[in-house]
Amino acid sequence: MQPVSDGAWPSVGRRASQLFSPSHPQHLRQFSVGPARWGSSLDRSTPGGSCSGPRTWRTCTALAALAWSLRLAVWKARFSRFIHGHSRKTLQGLPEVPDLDLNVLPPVLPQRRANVSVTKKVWRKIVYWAKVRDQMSNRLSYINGDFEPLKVAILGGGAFGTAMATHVARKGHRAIMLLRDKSVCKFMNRNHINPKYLREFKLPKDIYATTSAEDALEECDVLIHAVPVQSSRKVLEAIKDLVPKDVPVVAVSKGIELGNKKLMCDLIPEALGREPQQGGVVVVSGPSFAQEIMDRRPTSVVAASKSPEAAEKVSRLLTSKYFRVSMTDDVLGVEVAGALKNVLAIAAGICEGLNLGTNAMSALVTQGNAEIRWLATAMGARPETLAGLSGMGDILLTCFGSLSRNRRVGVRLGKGDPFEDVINSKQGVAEGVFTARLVVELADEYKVLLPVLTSVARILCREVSPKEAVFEVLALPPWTESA
Ligand SMILES: NC(=O)c1ccc[n+]([C@@H]2O[C@H](COP(=O)([O-])OP(=O)(O)OC[C@H]3O[C@@H](n4cnc5c(N)ncnc54)[C@H](O)[C@@H]3O)[C@@H](O)[C@H]2O)c1
Ligand SMILES: O=P(O)(O)OC[C@H](O)CO
Repeated sequence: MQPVSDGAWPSVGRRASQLFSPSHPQHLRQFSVGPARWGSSLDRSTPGGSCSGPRTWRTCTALAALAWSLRLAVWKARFSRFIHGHSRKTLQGLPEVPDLDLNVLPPVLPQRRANVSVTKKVWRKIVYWAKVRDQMSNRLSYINGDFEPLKVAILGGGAFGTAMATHVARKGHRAIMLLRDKSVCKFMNRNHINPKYLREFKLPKDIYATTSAEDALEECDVLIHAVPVQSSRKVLEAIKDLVPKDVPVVAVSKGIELGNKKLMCDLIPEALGREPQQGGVVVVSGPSFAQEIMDRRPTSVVAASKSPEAAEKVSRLLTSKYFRVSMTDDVLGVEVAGALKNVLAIAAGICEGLNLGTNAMSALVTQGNAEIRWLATAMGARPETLAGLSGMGDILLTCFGSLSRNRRVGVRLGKGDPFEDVINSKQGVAEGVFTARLVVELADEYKVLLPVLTSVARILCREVSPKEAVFEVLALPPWTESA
């Protein structure tokens, strides 16, 4: 190996080989910048400040390397302290994020520290976003009971009216249920149980039931309308002079009025004699079985209104630890989705009753979902609304959830129960039975082809049996996925 000559800068390769060549320590001291600088500390341990001889050189190199690694370790620790301190400062005041139990992750995931820190980091971002969002909207204050109690009147003493009354009363508001039957009111006020619906649940003592519209509506802050769609106009017209003009009306009924094909957002202002634009209607929809609300199971809905103030008021009223309320202004999309999913739930029930299997059920719900989207968007709904809680969310709930009354109607039809018995069943309203007829008219009006939803209407009109309808739909040519 050639020694490096004084004054000439060696190539990296050569210099490296010389660095580790014990036979040329002098050359190394001359050319390598590193050891000369490390010398300050090394010199103290080497008498005379120089390393001479191959063994001494090896010791020098080892000590120098040790010193470097110590220095690197210190820098690494400082850097890590800086990063952690910084992120702690950014997330100051946030609740501590619990460590994830890696054992619950799929075994294919390597249990490496790097993964843990990424999950922690990403979750912290979510927590940070949530905190900023909560502060902006002041949401936590109305979850934690920091609000003025409101007087909330509820129309309709069925399953959903009872669930809504219970929910707002649990939050600390005054809930007044306006019912038709004096004996039911008496029973409810005395025993805190609705004798007709959801009898297994004890109601909060703050719920008061009355047949007096004056008592219920006088100075109420919010009116919740939970009467089946086909009875809604009559009920609202009867009380229109008693409903304060600026009070938001929460519509939870899901359907379309027979005859003039009105949605609740149009029907309510008309029946109350309000201007359509200042109707103050907030449509609350989404996957929400009354029974599960009573059970305090987590529920997410969407509040749709053209009035942001009304939507905000209703969102504050209903939001709780286990009840989430999103907001949108696509009232039409939310209403059409909520009404049409009831028809699809009947189809899903028929599929179940005929025992067609999970393959068929999944294909049916997929097709029905597309048909709802086609019609709703043709009517002016936004596609993203159909993918949201009032669309896909409620379709999943009612097509697969055994608590759905629309689905139960379908199951019984599929099983071959006598038609009249099924339709006249007193097990709560199945809005889809009425909406099915209107869907066909709407499909005709908006020029969309809806094979599954039309078949439900044909079964309900007794044009075909459930089995015939299934084979008719299966015989249709396949439709393109992109449509
Ligand atoms: N039950 C649920 O899980 C649920 C969930 C979300 C939305 N909804 C919707 O809420 C609406 C009501 O459903 P529900 O489950 O409470 O129905 P329900 O069958 O349990 O009760 C209907 C109530 O309306 C009352 N009613 C009917 N006609 C009336 C009239 N002419 N005057 C006064 N009251 C009348 C009945 O007495 C009964 O109290 C429906 O449109 C439904 O789609 C229900
Ligand atoms: O019982 P159903 O079929 O009326 O469905 C109830 C609600 O619409 C669920 O969100």
